[in-house]
This record gives sequence, structure tokens and C-alpha cells, in this order.
Amino acid sequence: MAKIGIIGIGNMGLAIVKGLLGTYSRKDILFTDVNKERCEEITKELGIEHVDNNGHLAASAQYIVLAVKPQYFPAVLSDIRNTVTEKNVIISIAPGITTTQLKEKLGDEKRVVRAMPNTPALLGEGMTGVCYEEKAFSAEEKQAIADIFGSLGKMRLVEERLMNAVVCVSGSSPAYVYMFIEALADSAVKYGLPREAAYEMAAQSVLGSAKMVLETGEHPGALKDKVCSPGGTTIAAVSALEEAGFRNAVIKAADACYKKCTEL
Ligand SMILES: NC(=O)C1=CN([C@@H]2O[C@H](COP(=O)(O)OP(=O)(O)OC[C@H]3O[C@@H](n4cnc5c(N)ncnc54)[C@H](OP(=O)(O)O)[C@@H]3O)[C@@H](O)[C@H]2O)C=CC1
Ligand SMILES: O=C(O)[C@@H]1CCC=N1
Repeated sequence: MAKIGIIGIGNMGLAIVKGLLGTYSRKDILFTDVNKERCEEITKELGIEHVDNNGHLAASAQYIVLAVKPQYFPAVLSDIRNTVTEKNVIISIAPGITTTQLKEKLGDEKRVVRAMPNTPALLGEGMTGVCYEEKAFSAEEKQAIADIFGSLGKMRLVEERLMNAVVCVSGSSPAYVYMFIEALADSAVKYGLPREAAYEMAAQSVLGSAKMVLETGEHPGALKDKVCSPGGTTIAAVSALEEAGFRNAVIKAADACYKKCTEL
């Protein structure tokens, strides 16, 4: 099996490695990071090798995942530029950095995939949007890309012009979902429920509701209507949420997220 190398073992790099471990053998994964102490700790904890610099990683792995913050991309791309060849599959998970920009830095003949995963990949429950130039990859490579992101959860191929929308709906959205869970739990604590019970009840309600959307195929609005008894408690809450601009707040959050993608 071709080796997968991760550059940057922070929040997302580590989530990807842990997700990959569900499917890939330890010997097929390697990583680098500027923080050598962290490298040692992760190697010790997970039994995965790290190498001492990005150039060495690029020489050893066929699939290379760039998992550093966008501001560190120029340095990382320059580290690997002279080592990667047309045989490598270079996967960027940065928001806002386009395939054209990546190829400008790496050389036009290099082959680039853009992916936008999210942190639930850590548990194999991630969602990743992926785009690449169809004709640049063999069927076997396309399968390998699907396997890599499939091992982190669900994956969908999208057109590159939609990658910023993917950041809004799934790359960044776990943060808003955690805020919702936190607020929901606070609301129950306010009325006397112990905090630990409140987090479990809030999180399980979000998990169960998400599964209802995914597994019944019903429209979220129809599922909402089934919770709202006429004249009941839920419709009173829904009315208060509408008054506070709940749905508009989420759409405005996406506007801010999308704008930021275009500025990075
Ligand atoms: N976090 C998330 O939920 C998601 C993040 N992403 C994207 O993933 C990328 C990484 O994000 P995230 O994991 O949150 O960031 P982190 O800062 O947590 O992780 C990046 C890691 O890379 C290290 N690093 C920095 N420069 C280099 C370098 N030159 N060579 C090797 N390693 C380096 C950092 O070290 P140090 O800390 O010392 O700088 C850090 O350990 C970003 O582009 C982000 O936009 C995409 C989807 C979701
Ligand atoms: O906040 C960020 O910029 C990254 C991209 C998606 C999630 N985290």
C-alpha cells in the first residue's frame, strides 16, 4: 500500500491520523511537525513514525496531506517543491487556497487534491468535501483518495467552486454545533439539571436528530413539524427561536465564513 504522509500534526492532522488508524496500518502512515516534542509524544502514543523535515516526508510518501494553517503554506510548499514529482498526490486541507495557487507554487505538472474535512474525523464520523481534476488521476488513485477520506467518515466529491460552501456547512460547522450544544446544556442547567446530564442530553439529542435527517431521508422541516404538538411546548420554543433570528444567525455565520475563505 502507498504511504500517506501528514505535514502538521495539530488539531486536524491528528484527527486525520487517528481516523486513518481505523483502516490503515501504522507502517503506512508518517508525519512531520515543527514541534519536535509533540512529534515524539505522538510517535510514542500512536506508534507512528515521524521524519525530521517536510522534504524527507515528501521523499517517503506518495500521498502527502498538507495540514498546516494557510499562513504556513508558502514555507511548506517551498520545503516540498523540489522533492515531489508528478507521481505524488498532494492533498491540501486549507480553506481558500485554490488548486491554481497550489500549482503555481509547486509546478504546473504536480497533481493536487483539495479536501475540507472536519474534526469528527477523529472518531471516524467526519465529513469531507473533496475536489480534484478528474483526468489527472488514475482509477486506482481516485479509489485511494476515496479510501483515505472514507476512513475518516463520509466523503463527497464537489466542484472546486463549491469548496468554500463546504467550509461553511461542514469544515467549520462543528464549532457552531458545539456552541449550540453548550447553549442547550446551559438552558437546562438554568432549570436545575446537573451539568453532566445536561451535556449528555443535549449532545445525544443533536446526534439523534442528525441521524434522523440522514437515515429517514425526510426533510428537516417535516421532522421539526413532528416534534411540534399543536399549542405545545416545542412550537413555543420554535417561535422564540424565530423571534431571536436563529436561522438567520446561522446563515449570516456562513456569510462570514465564506467571506473569510476568499480573504485567506
Ligand atoms: N481544525 C479544524 O477543524 C480544521 C482545519 N482545517 C485546516 O487544516 C489546517 C490545519 O489546521 P489545524 O490542525 O486546526 O491547525 P494546527 O495549528 O492545530 O496544526 C498545524 C500544525 O502544523 C504545525 N506546523 C506549522 N508550520 C509547520 C511546518 N512548516 N511544517 C510542519 N508542521 C508545521 C503546527 O505547529 P505550531 O503549532 O508550532 O505552529 C501545528 O502543530 C489548516 O489549513 C486549517 O484551515 C480544515 C478543516 C477543519
Ligand atoms: O477555522 C478554520 O480556518 C479551519 C477551516 C475549517 C475549520 N477550521
